[in-house]
Amino acid sequence: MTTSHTSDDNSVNGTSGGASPAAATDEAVRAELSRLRDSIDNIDAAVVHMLAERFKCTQQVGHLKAQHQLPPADPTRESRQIARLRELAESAKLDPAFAEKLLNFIIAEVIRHHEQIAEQPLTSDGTRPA
Ligand SMILES: C=C(O[C@@H]1C=C(C(=O)O)C=C[C@H]1O)C(=O)O
Repeated sequence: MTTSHTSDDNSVNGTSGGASPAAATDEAVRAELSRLRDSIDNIDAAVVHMLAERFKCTQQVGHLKAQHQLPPADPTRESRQIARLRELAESAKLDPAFAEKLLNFIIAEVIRHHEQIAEQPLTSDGTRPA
């Protein structure tokens, strides 16, 4: 869809006096955009909080693995997670390829953390620094 604003149409920058139908439309568009962006900001905040919680769990897994000499990555577990996430994405009408890429991106970061944890020397009580 295209909108045709002529060069003397000042409705977008709010200098038309506010009474014209175009100004009313612009105001409605601005309000809708603002409402949607508020929701996007809330969702982004939720994503950040969920990711932070996930990384808290994976850090604990990293310490457990290092303590018991288990490898940082577990490709069998990853395959199951990817299959599950792809199914969830399909039912949620989210592109499964995107869901897979996102999970792989997150897992790669987790594995990097696990490698770092395993490289840290043990402290006197047999643990590694957080
Ligand atoms: C967290 C783990 O370590 C790695 C990271 C995973 C993840 O982020 O979900 C999954 C498998 C492992 O490659 C685990 O083994 O559970």
